[in-house]
Amino acid sequence: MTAPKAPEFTRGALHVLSKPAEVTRITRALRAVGTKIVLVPTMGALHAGHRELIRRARNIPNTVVVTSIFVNPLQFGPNEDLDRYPRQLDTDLDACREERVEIVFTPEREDMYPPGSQVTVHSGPVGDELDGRVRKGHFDGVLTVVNKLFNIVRPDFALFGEKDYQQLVLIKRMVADLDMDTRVIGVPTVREPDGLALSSRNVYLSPSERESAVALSAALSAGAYAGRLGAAEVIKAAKEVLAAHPEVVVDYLELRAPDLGPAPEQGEARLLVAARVGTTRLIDNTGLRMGEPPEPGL
Ligand SMILES: Nc1ncnc2c1ncn2[C@@H]1O[C@H](COP(=O)(O)OP(=O)(O)OP(=O)(O)O)[C@@H](O)[C@H]1O
Ligand SMILES: CC(C)(CO)[C@@H](O)C(=O)[O-]
Ligand code: BAL
Repeated sequence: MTAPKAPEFTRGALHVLSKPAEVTRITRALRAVGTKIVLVPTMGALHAGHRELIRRARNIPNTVVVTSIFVNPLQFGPNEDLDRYPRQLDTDLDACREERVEIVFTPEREDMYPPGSQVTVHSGPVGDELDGRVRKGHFDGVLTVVNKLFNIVRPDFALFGEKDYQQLVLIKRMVADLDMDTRVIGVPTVREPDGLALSSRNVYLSPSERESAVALSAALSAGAYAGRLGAAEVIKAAKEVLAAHPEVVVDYLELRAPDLGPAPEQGEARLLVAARVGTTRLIDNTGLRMGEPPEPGL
């Protein structure tokens, strides 16, 4: 039997690959000639937030950008939106071409989880808090697929959005705890002009829900502004904004340290919110400084 022919790789062209072994072989060959590999994992339905990740990936010198598009079933609970999650591969490939991505990895479910696969990553205590309290097992699913993607692609760098802040913290934790050889880079959240964080799930919102959804980012801004007054004032200010939108059903509003430990009284902190607007669940967060005295002269 003759071995399957190796797919050609042409610098500057878009290669759409679905088989993990093909991706591993090409990225290994590129690394062997000194090229760095940058991975941008996504679930598709690409928007300006994803494009920002890709642009930052491309700006790292001497790299080939790999974007993965895979709606990972392992991170969806039984009552979540796995079946109706937006899928638009052709449009996504156009976006990747425009952003000069060179490899798009689009595996099928069976490529990632062939029959018999059963070992997963456990995300630890932080994975059971915040979003993990509502989405049981979600972060085990995220870390398992990210671990697999890292093993397939062996990226030197991987970029993730701060919009999914708990996910970013847990991926950094996994890389440190499991001695993985990839540098994880967080990218600030890209927003609509009114503050709403871009998210693939925003397409689910009706026009009136879209108006209500701005309450999340508005609450975070109000909370961040109150940082120097202390934790209680941060939460109070954010809650006041949310209370004006009873149609926005809050899952959690929490002030934490940047590593998601207990909130500090001074210095950097993170304010995180999750809420349902109609049937759509949205998340958002912001960095803030706690307990800073007012600037001199103010
Ligand atoms: N507004 C945004 N700004 C920056 N990065 C983002 C933004 N939205 C998503 N990302 C990042 O893009 C990557 C892929 O995310 P994903 O494909 O799940 O998109 P999403 O818009 O977050 O979708 P969902 O609506 O399902 O949460 C993640 O690292 C995520 O944090
Ligand atoms: C990181 C990720 C691609 C893993 O499926 C997903 O959780 C996402 O899109 O944020
Ligand atoms: N953007 C995080 C992926 C998820 O919500 O499942």
